[in-house]
Amino acid sequence: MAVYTTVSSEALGVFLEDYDIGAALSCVGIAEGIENSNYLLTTPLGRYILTLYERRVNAAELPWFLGLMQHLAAHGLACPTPVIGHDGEALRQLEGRPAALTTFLPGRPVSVIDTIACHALGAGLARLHALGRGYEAERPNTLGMASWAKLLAACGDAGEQLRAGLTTVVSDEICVLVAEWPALDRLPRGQIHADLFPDNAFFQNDALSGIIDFYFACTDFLAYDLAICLNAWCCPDDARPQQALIQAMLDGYESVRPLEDGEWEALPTFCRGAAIRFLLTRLYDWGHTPDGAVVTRKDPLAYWRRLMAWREMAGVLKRG
Ligand SMILES: Nc1ncnc2c1ncn2[C@@H]1O[C@H](COP(=O)(O)OP(=O)(O)O)[C@@H](O)[C@H]1O
Ligand SMILES: N[C@@H](CCOP(=O)(O)O)C(=O)O
Repeated sequence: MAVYTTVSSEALGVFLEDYDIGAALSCVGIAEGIENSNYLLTTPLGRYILTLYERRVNAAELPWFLGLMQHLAAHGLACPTPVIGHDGEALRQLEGRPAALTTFLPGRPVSVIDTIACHALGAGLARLHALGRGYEAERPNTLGMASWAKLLAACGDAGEQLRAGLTTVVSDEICVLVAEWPALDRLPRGQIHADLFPDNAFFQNDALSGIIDFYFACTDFLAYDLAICLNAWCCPDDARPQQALIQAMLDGYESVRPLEDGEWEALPTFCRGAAIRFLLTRLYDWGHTPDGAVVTRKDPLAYWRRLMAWREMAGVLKRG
């Protein structure tokens, strides 16, 4: 559960005076999530998500994230829409933190990841990439390849405590990836979600009904976003990457936006890179989660196993 900041009913009452949605009937901390404090707020007008921004989110970048959600929603993507207050702003302060209200999306994450879900997710990701094209402002990927060596150093000996030799292997792999990573102008770039894990995709009746949690979104290679999803959806934590799930996601993606030759060539590199990126943030969190935070830490070694698997299984990423 992620609730880092408690919201008093007095502070919430004052906060809601800036909107036209009525007073709170209830405001309940949400069990899922890891980065921010989220509450399900119910007022006479309906349900909303109240988010207090906590950890890796840089407050100065919040207008970019909220603007992206607004743009995608306005162009037909089912994603949270920021609620605008009387002053025309979506972003304000609550309990000393930056905070915003967004619309509530119906649906639930899938309980079993199958080829239907992977195909739908692939197609949804490609749609997001296509719709993001009209949002011009760029946000560099602050957790991109250039950040990984520093992040590994910041993890200290957390890696060694989990698995002897991990730090050296990861450090060597980062050097290989830096050498292999495509130049910026070689492949299609645009707005990417960058954290489209199964918990951030809602489904209803086997169809993708919504995408949430845009707070790692940034401007980067589109195929790298696909690699993040291949890691998160097609590789069970306790098993090797699943060919059928991978194929379904790639087919779904290409049903909306066919990949270029260069993107196919880069995909094995991007899959190893995506494994490193989530291994590193999980490792960092392993040693740096604040005392008293109500949050479930995620297993860094699940991404170590993906990294090892991609090193052996690049062949499953070839064009079918
Ligand atoms: N717009 C939304 N509609 C419905 N539920 C939401 C919405 N946004 C967040 N949630 C709920 O809150 C949980 C945590 O949100 P998330 O954005 O993933 O948090 P974090 O940024 O902390 O990881 C989600 O798993 C979901 O249950
Ligand atoms: N998806 C990341 C952690 C970020 O958590 P989320 O709740 O914002 O998706 C991971 O699994 O490491």
